[in-house]
Amino acid sequence: MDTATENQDFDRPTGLRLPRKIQTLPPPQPRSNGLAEMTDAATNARGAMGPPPVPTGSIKHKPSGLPEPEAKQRKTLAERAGEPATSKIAAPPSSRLVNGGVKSLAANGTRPFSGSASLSRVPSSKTSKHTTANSFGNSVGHGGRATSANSYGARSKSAYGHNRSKSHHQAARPASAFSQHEEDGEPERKGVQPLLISTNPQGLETLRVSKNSARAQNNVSSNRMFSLNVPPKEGSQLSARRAISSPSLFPTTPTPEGSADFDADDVFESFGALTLNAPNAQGRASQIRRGTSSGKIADISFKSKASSSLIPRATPTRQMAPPPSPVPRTPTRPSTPQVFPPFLNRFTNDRCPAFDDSRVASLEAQFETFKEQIKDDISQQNSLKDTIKLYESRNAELEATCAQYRTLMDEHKTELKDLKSLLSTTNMELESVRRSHSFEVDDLRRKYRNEVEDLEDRHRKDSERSRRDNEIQAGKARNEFEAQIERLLKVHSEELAEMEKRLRTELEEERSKRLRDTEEVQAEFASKLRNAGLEAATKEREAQLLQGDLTNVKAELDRERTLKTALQGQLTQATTHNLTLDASNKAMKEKINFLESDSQAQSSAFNELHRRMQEAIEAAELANEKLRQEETLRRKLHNQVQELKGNIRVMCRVRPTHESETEPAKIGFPDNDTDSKEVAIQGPEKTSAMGTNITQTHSYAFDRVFGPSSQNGEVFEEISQLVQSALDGYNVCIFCYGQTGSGKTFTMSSTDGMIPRATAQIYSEATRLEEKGWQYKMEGSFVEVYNETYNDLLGRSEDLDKKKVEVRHDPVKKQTTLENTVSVTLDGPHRVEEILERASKNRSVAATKANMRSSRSHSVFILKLVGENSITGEKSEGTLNLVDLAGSERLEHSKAEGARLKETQNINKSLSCLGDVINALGSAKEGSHIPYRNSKLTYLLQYSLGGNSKTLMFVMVSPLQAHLQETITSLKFATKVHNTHIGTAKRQTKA
Ligand SMILES: Nc1ncnc2c1ncn2[C@@H]1O[C@H](COP(=O)(O)OP(=O)(O)OP(=O)(O)O)[C@@H](O)[C@H]1O
Repeated sequence: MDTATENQDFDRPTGLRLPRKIQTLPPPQPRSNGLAEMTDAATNARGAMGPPPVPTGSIKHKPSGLPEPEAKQRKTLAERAGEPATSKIAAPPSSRLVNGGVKSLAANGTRPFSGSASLSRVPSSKTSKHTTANSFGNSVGHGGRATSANSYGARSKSAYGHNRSKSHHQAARPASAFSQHEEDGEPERKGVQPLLISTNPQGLETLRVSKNSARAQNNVSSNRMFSLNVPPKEGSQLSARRAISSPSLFPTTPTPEGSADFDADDVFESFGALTLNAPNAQGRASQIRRGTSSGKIADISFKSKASSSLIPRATPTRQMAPPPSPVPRTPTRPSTPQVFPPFLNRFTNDRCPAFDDSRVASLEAQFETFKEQIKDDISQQNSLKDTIKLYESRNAELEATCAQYRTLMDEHKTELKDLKSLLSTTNMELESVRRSHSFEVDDLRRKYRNEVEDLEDRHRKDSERSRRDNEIQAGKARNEFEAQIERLLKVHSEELAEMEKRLRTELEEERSKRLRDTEEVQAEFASKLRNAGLEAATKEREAQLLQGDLTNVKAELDRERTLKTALQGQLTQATTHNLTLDASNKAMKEKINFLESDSQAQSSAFNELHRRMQEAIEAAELANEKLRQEETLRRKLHNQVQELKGNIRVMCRVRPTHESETEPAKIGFPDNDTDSKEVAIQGPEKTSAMGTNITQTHSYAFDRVFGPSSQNGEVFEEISQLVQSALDGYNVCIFCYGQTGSGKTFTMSSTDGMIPRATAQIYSEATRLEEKGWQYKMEGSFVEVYNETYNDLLGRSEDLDKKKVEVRHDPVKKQTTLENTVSVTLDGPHRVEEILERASKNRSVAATKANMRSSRSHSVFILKLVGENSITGEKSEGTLNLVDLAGSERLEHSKAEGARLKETQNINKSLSCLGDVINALGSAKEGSHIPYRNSKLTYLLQYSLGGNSKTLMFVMVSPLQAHLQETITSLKFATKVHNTHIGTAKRQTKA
């Protein structure tokens, strides 16, 4: 097959100027459509699979005008890499390039080029120089390469469509090169003769084939060399088909090296149908090994693979070309036309590459898969089409239905229009009917109104007539009635005048009678006042006498106290002495023990010491006895003092006004600067007999008067001696008397009141007396007298009005005992707080009109003090009664009713009984009757009032003007008590 036949399958662009030789060939046949499609399909398939495995490369021609220094440098590098300066793969003389003659190639693995392959022509006389070009054909020249590129660059560009003149191209090319091509019978191609050997972008190796060696075979004298960059691995199995790639990978213009008398066609001449055969290369092994890393000789051959693929491939005839004859190549070219691989297409000068069968196979397989997929897709498409058809038919049906509905809707619209017009007509008719009706109604109304007016006129006239008749009749009756009333009034006024006259007379009589009475009372009062004055003077004298006595007693007491102190000092001394003696006794005993054994003197000394000790003990006993006597004496004297003070004492306390209380009474304290004993109260305004307003100031004297600023501590100081008397074995009774709200409970039971303070004092005194041999047992009980019944305030609150408390008296022992009551042993002062708390809970408190917090019962705190002196054998039994009396206000004032009235009556009764008892005690002779039994309170306190006891009454005074009358009453009562002289108290002792 000649060249023209080879190229007939490929189109060329019209107007493209072909190389000289090709122009002579018959024009190429247009490519059939089927083939074009197939080619495209194959290209696409390859594109889809990614870059082909065949490495890409480019042939680079060393420019001849390389500067000398660079050429030298390259030479040095090549030598270092183990290459001869002119590395050649020389074909053996027997090897023929022409007609598929075997040409051995040795892979050179010393210089991998990344991403490119180059085919260089190195002048044998010069050092090899590599020029790199990228795979897209942009030539990157080094140094002087640019100068020589002028000759071949024009070719390169024309390969990509630039119109370059042949003359320019030819002018750039050395004439020898053209002549050589012509000699070889190669078809001359226009533009660049790109010669590309595809390589793997990575790890390239340079295969160099000496043009000279190839030429030598054909007796062509040439010192040029091809340089092929291929991957090391691929290089070892290099085959010719790898050295040719697709057109897109033919970007580099082959640049001539050396004399530039060589072009790409020369390479094709040498390699195009080249089959490298290992056996044939054996003879040149030594030469090849020099330029390769592996030393293997690649078998470069074009192999055809029968395939159903439509991808163009090398023509079998060419691939199956007979091996070249071993006849050495003569310098003259053979007459037989040389077989070249066909061009890839008409746009390129690239030869059709030999195809990789395995790749083709894989492509085929993929193609098959692809076909299968397409088949599947087609079947799917068909089914989808069916579905679409189905939907289309359904759509048509729906559209038909829609059209039906539209028609129906149009009909309905028409009907609706008709109905609307009918409705408007009916409405108009209705409106006209309504109007005619309203006219009729108006007529009827007018008619009715006229009738009503007529009727009203008629009625008015009738009523006018009847009213006039009535008025005439009423006038007559009224006149009669008035006359009758006048008569009656006359009679009544007469009666009234008579009655007034009579009453006036009576009133006059009454007034004169009252005046007489008043005068009498005033006279009596004046005489009483005189008597009282006299009495007061007597009392004062008595008091002065008593004061003198008291001073004497006090002096005596002071003396006794001094004596007592001295005795106590002696006692202490004696005790110390005693202790010293004890110590010395011990020492002596030891000494005796020591001395007893052998010394009579020691014995006598011991006796002496013993005697002295006995004496000391006796002295101590004496001192103790004296102390006890002193204590007894103290008690006696203390009692005498109390007796001198009076067995019944009265003290007055005026409470302060609260912030809410605005109208205070006029209360004065004349002797406030000394021991306050007097209180003066301005009485209410009175009209005298002469008709003038007078106010009297009432003065009251008591054992002690406490003003509003006084504190509970101050008050207690005055009564502490009485508490001591209770501890000494006397019955003591302390009352708080006064109207509701005057401060009784505050004085008696508040946290620092008399009860807690008395208990605390008793407890501490009892503790103190313990060292003098006294042991005290203290028992407290708290009872209430309410409505003349006893209640236990320390019992359970639910038993308050149910449990009957009995009071028993022992007339022999003069002792009172309570039954069914809880008594608490006072083993510490803290216990009294519990007692008070429990009692206040249980105590009946109810509101009255006089005071919302009025206490309506008498509460009695009874503290029994039983003492025993273990040394003297003395025993004492005293009782301290602390009594918070119920409010003393008068019945009229409290405005009590019902149950409250009964309570108040009972309270008043018991208080008046108390007054009676005190009065009887003061006035009666010994043994006469004392009305204790008249009330529950006096019965309970029987042995605490009277001769055997000491009594203290606090009269509590409210500072308010509103309570003035009550205050005066209370003070009068207290004065009465204060004036009572009760017989000498007797101590309850048991010898
Ligand atoms: N000396 C005082 N100092 C301060 N406040 C006092 C004094 N005396 C009484 N009060 C207060 O006056 C008010 C009435 O006192 P209290 O309840 O003691 O009167 P009362 O005579 O005991 O009344 P009742 O008979 O109703 O028990 C209380 O709020 C009390 O705190």
